[in-house]
Amino acid sequence: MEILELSQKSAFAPTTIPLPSSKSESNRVLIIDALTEGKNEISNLAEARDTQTMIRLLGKNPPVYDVLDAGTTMRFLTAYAAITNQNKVMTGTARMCQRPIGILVDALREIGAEIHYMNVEGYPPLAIHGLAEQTSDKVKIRGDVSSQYISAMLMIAPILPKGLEIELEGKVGSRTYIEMTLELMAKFGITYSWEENIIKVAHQSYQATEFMVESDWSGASYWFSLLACADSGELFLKGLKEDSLQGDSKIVEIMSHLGIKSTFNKEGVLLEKIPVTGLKEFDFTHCPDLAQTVAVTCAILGQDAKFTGLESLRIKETDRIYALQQELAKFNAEFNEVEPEVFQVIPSVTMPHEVRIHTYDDHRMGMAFMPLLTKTKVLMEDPEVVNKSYPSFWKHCQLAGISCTNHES
Ligand SMILES: O=C(O)C1=C[C@@H](OP(=O)(O)O)[C@@H](O)[C@H](O)C1
Ligand SMILES: C=C(OP(=O)(O)O)C(=O)O
Repeated sequence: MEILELSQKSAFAPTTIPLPSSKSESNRVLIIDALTEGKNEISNLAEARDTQTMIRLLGKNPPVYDVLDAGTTMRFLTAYAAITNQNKVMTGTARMCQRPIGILVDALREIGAEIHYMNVEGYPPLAIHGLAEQTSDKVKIRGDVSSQYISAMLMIAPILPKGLEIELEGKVGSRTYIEMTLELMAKFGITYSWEENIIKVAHQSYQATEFMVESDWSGASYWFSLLACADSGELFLKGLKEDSLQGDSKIVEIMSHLGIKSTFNKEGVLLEKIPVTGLKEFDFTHCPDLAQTVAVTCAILGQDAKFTGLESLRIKETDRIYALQQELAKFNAEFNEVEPEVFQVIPSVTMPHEVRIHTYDDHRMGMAFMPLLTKTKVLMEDPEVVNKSYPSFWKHCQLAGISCTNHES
């Protein structure tokens, strides 16, 4: 197995981190582009494997869409293949075939798509046989499993001859991602209404436009964490906007309690250290991808904190709750479920002189535990796991003066 050794470092000279582009924005814009009449001018698409996979599959249009481990690519392309009336097999990694998709398949079947499960009911792989005729213009979708099903349906809604009305049922998680989808659709000329739990999109055409993808706020979060855990330093994160389409820009507010001041200018955001004021409770319902970053930060900083809104973490790239519990324990921190769906970080009191982190095929495990190098030597297993969203992550660590050495073991 490949291991990356990260040597201990806790002071960071001012450095600019170029940051990759957002894979969430990129993957939406690529679907919208494929559905647009006319030619869009899209720039700054993400280097993320999830986005490169989407580009490749849309470009080559093979009979089997193998999305690897990309959730958005799986969900968005499933709806796209149906609306464009294609015969397609949708598949991915073993883990992807354990991530549920039944809610999206039911919604697509409701509007007339023919889709069959090839193995286990409710999970990929799927055989799609297109959508010859729209049989309904209304669907109900529960909102507490994954917002990606809702985003997938929304992006195809304008193309449906009768448009679409979506009734969101129950608690809605990752709401900021649904908002991102609708705001992006609006930038490409689509009008919609969202009142209470009903979103309505009439039949209409996407208008060709120019769009530049913003830098990735989820990827930015690891740099906030690094500086929060460091003794001193300053980092400039390029290409981020204060008024972002991405809900993970919430990291600015979260980190303002964990010792980071953010100052925006037109190029990006400057991070500086300020005293930790501490916050006892964090809710990740609408920013689940930040949970690992903040859990590790609290554990390292000695902040005992409660976390809620983690329900979706068990069905992501890995069971992120289990993975956090296992890896935090390696430096004597804990992540305990103290009440149903309420987790408490018990920070580390003693730090081993080196910690080997297992990454569970989850890019965010690798990136979230990187800031541990402010306290001890870190041995990161399977460092290429970061390629899913941030292939240049370790290169950017080197820019920040972190020494990274590859080993086999
Ligand atoms: O729509 C998106 O781009 C995403 C939505 C979120 O998933 P869920 O809606 O499944 O929480 C998030 O975790 C994922 O990384 C990206
Ligand atoms: C959950 C994630 O991605 P996806 O669901 O698109 O695989 C993620 O990037 O953290």
